Parts: sequence; structure tokens; C-alpha cells
Amino acid sequence: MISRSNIRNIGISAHIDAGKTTLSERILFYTGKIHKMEEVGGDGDGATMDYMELEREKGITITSAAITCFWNDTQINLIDTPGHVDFTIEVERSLSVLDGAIMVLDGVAGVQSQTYTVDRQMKRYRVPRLAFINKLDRVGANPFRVIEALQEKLLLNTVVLEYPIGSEDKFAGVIDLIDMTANYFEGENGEKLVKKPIPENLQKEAQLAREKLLDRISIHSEEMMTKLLAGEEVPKQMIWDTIRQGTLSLEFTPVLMGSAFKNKGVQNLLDAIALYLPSPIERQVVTATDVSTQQVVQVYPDPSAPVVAFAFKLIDSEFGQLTYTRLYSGTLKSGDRLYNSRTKKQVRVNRLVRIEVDKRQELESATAGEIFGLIGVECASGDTLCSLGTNLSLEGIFVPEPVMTIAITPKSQEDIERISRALHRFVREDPTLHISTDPESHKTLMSGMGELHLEIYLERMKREYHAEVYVSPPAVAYRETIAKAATFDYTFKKQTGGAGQYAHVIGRIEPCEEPFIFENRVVGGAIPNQFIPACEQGCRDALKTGWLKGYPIIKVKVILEGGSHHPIDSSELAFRVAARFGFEEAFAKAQPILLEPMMLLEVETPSQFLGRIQGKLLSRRALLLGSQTRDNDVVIRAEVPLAEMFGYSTELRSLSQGMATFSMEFAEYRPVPENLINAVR
Ligand SMILES: Nc1nc2c(ncn2[C@@H]2O[C@H](COP(=O)(O)OP(=O)(O)OP(=O)(O)O)[C@@H](O)[C@H]2O)c(=O)[nH]1
Repeated sequence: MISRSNIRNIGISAHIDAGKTTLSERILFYTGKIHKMEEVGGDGDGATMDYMELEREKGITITSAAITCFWNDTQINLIDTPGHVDFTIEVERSLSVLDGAIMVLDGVAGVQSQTYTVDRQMKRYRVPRLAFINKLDRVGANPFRVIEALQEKLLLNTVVLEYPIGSEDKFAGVIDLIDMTANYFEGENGEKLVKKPIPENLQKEAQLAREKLLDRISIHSEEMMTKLLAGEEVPKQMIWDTIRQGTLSLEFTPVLMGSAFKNKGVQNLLDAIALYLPSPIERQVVTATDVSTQQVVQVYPDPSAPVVAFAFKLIDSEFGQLTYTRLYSGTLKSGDRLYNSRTKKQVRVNRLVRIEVDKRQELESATAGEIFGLIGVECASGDTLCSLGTNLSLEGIFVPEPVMTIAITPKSQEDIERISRALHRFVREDPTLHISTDPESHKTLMSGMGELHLEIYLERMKREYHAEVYVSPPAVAYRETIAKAATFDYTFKKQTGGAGQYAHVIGRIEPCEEPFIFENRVVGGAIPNQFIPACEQGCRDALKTGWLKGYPIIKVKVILEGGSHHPIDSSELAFRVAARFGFEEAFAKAQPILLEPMMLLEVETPSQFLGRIQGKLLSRRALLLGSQTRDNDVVIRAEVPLAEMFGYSTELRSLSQGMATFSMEFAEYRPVPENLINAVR
């Protein structure tokens, strides 16, 4: 039984391709959980963490999986987190359940766009972290430059624990600056960590690096400072403790280095995870809302308190839904009943499992701080499960609004049911995916965090549910209106055998700001009062289809001024028809114009991309409203036609190396420029 102070719930985050998957794989290998290593994108079965077929093919990690492994007497619950901008909800989710993290950096590229995003997220969730500078075997790798970037670009107080031995293809290992040994990684897969004396030619550098390290951390330990000033030896334990304290309080970011691919430096990172990252007990207190009283309560990792558990990830398994869960408080046993504060339903916990790479270990119970899987429990990700008699909801994770929408239609009758099953599942897994129905085209709309995000779901629909769909950009909701006032004078007359139909309406239409206004100015009973509502209805009928392209009409005021009726032949129906044709007659003369939805766009970007982004916005017919500096970023505000925004997330990503983000909301309707009207379908 592992003591809770020896549990580490950690995540690995990085820019795409920095080597998270390779590093996770090595961690699992050295902790003895798998016996063969697979390379990402290789000919084998693909890396173990990338368990979805799709991920293997694309070579990127889309979905995070929690895996438990053991390093000496430490239990590490490792969560592989995705790096792509489109999937940040996965990162957000993992960060909210983690106690510590490893930020992986490419030893050549250093701090990259996604590193900023990850950095912001870690700061937001106040996650203590280690930095691992990977790929030191690559041509051009330079850990010192990366450390500088961590300090200057991310403003991190780095505490460098190692010094590289050799570089690029001569990279041979690392010097441990705490025990002052040269560490080499021998054996077929680097599994044998061999400590040797520091090579002659590196002794001076290593000594300087150690002094720098002690100098940096001693600011936080008076005891160490005294020893250093007295020229005394600083004990290892004191160095570890000081680094640990500074890491937990987010003052330090310990830096380690190596090459996951060449099997170098990973064991030292495992040691550092155990030494410096927090256990669940040391995590800052979590807050939850009592749904009944709306009061905020604090949740402590106390095994004897009521259960508070957070479902942070669902996947389908052969035994039913597998829910990755973090227990924040209490002790959970199989057979327990819990309350889901969102659905307001009770659930029974039948099976608790610990997820390891090649097996699921059945658990009798779990204690506050643990991460495990629940099998067959009905819930959605983001749900809080708590003891009966309590009604808590853990602080919602930050869920960004979707920014891109596509319309889908089933290819065949059979696909309808499959699509519906697939969407039902996806929406429960991913709160950033929204499904709605276009009220005009009745097509199903899928909204998400970007084109790639939506593409992944289309792929999954095809592979996992065999559902085939046609995809089209959503019809932009155009509208029609008028530019000037015009009059109507319309008589509807029908004489067929029996009772005839007669209605005569006179009036005008004019532009207005409201969607629709109907004003009755008929005097003297020219049109009897009982027929006035029918006249209004007739105008509303006419609003449904415009004259130019058949889009709905808005911003028109109708003034009914007069007309005439027939004592026998006039009816509601006759006036309704007359008003409709009267409206259409006037509309044709009132210089109809086509309106398009304009969006208020906010782009947040590091300042170096400002010019490019603004330039491209102008080619999307944007009206730039201004820009403003926020921390190191610039926020551009602009008004853009929705019709021009298709593909924008992809464009913005490539313009800014993935560093810029945007949000967009509806502003108002504005006329479509004359020269573009013909292009509107
Ligand atoms: N030379 C070298 N290549 C590495 C190293 N670590 C990883 N790679 C390679 O870099 C590529 C990306 O590695 P991954 O482990 O898939 O990176 P990732 O960060 O998980 O990527 P995503 O999941 O797509 O974000 C692969 O081709 C790896 O073989 C390293 O230490 N040295």
C-alpha cells in the first residue's frame, strides 16, 4: 500500500512534437510497465499512450489517458495531454485534476507557440512544474538557450539541476549538479543508470553551474545561506527540501534535460518527480459550490470526509463507459452509491479500476487524492459525484466557446441513427463540441474549437460509427431589407361562381431599426377593425421570403393607411392575401438590399504577428476598430463579415505559429457590398 504522500498525479504538456509521447513511453518503460518500446509513427503498434487508431495514424496525441506506474516507492499517475490548440479542453481538464506537471521543450526550438499556451494554463491552475529540455541529441540543440528563453519569455525562475555531457550526436548523458556525478544510461534501452566521476574537461563548468544553483535557491533558505557563507558543505537533503518548497510554492521551475528518444536523462526526471512535485495532500485546497445553498465550500483531501469526485474523462470500453475520475475527498468503495449534482441522480459504483498500460487492476477502494477509472457509471465529463446527502459541484473547468461551425447531412437513411449516436457520445465527452440545428436549413450544425477539432469528430464518426456525412460550410444567415420608403395600393378580387373574395389595402413601407413594425392608421372603417390583424399577418407572411435571394426580410415598418372592403365578399383570408401582395409590390419598389451578419472579432496575439494578422484581416473585408496591449500580447478588435470567416482558425494558426487566439460574436446586420451580391447563393 502506497502512502498518499508518495502519490504524484502529473501531466506532461508541451508544444506539438516536442516529444511528450516519446517521453511518456520511456517513463512507462523504465517504471517496468511495458516491455517493449514503440516509436511514434513507426511500423509497430504505435506508442502505447496513443491508444486510438486515429492517433496512431496522425502521429499526434488527441485524447489523454491516465496511466499508473511505480518508481521506487512512488506511485505516478501519468496523464498524457494533447498539445494541439484545437484540443486545449483536454489540457484544461487534465490540468484541473493534476497536482504537478512536466513541461517538455524541444532542445532546438525551445519555447514555442504552444509552450506559451501551456505556460498560461499552468499558471492559471497554479500547477507546480518541472521543465524537461528534450532532444539534446539533435543538431542545433542548445539547453542553455532554452533556459534563457524560459527565463526571458515565460519569466520563470529556473533552477537548473543538470549540466549536459556533450552535445548533438555526441550527447552522452547529464551531470547531476546536486550529487556531482556524471550520469550515463547504459544497456540496450538506457535502462541502466550509471554514475561516474565528472569528466575532467567539464569539472569547471559543472562546479560553476552548481554554485549558480545553490546561489539561486539559498535565497529561500537562511540555513543554506549561512552554510554557504561559512564555506560549509550543504547536505543533499537540504538542497532537495529547498527546491521542493520553492517548486510547490511556484517560485522555482527545476530544469532537467536529456533525450527521450536516445534514452538519456529520463530516470533523473522520474527521481525529480518524486522529489519535487507535490503529493495530493500538498495540493492547494479545492473549492466546490454547494448546489443547494450556492455557497462556496472548501474540499480537503481528507479520507474520512464525504466523497467528492470529479469525472474528467470518458471513454468507451468493452465493459461499458470507463470514466477517469479524481477523488478529491473521502474514501470510495465499490458498491457505494453517489449523487451526481448535475443530473440530480444517484449512481452506483460497481467497479473501481486502476488503469495500467496493459491491464486494469481492480480496486476495492480509493482514497482522496487518487486517480482511477469507474466502470459503467452514467455521467458526463465535468460532472461531480458526491456522497449521498451532499450536493456539491466542483468549480467548473474553463470551457472556451466554440469558434467554428460546419453543417452536416447524412448520406443515407441508415446514417441518421448512427450520426445521432455518435454525436450523443461526443458531446458527453467534449464540452467544447456543440450540436444544434440550423432553423432555416434544418441541417445539423457542429461547432467546435477549430477545423481540425471538427475533422477529428467527422473521422471518428466514420470509423467508430460507420456514419457517412456530407459536410458543408453553414449557410450564412443573410437577411434582406429596403433602402427607401415605397407605397402600395393593392386590390385582391376574385369572382368565382359562389362567394367572391374582396380586399383592398393602401399604405407604405419604410426602413426602420426594429426587426418589424406594423402600424395601423386606417380611419373611418375603410377596413373594418376585425380584418386588421389579418393584414398584419399578411405582411408577416411576406417577410419570410425576400425579393433578392429569398432570405427573410427585416428592419421594415409597414403603415396601413386605408383601403376598402365589401360587405359580403371581404374576409380575413382576403385581407391577409391582399396585405401580402401589397407588401411585395412596395418591397420591389423600395430598393431592396441584401444584409449580412457582421461579427465583432477579438484576436489576441504576441505583437510580432500584429502586422500580418491585420493585413490578412483586411483581405477578409474586416473593419479594424483598434488594438490594445494586454501583458505581452496585443488585442486587435475588428468587425468582420461572418461569410468571410470560414477557415480563419487555420489561417490564424499558421500566421502566428499557433500563438494567437480569437473570439467572435454577432454584432449586427450590414449591407452586402454591391459587387458581392451575385456571389451570394
Ligand atoms: N532526435 C530526437 N527526436 C525525438 C526525441 N524525442 C522525440 N523525438 C521525435 O520527435 C517526434 C515527435 O515526438 P512525439 O513524442 O510524438 O511528440 P509529442 O510531443 O507527443 O507530439 P504530439 O502528441 O503530436 O503533440 C517523433 O518523431 C519522435 O521520435 C529526442 O529526444 N530526440
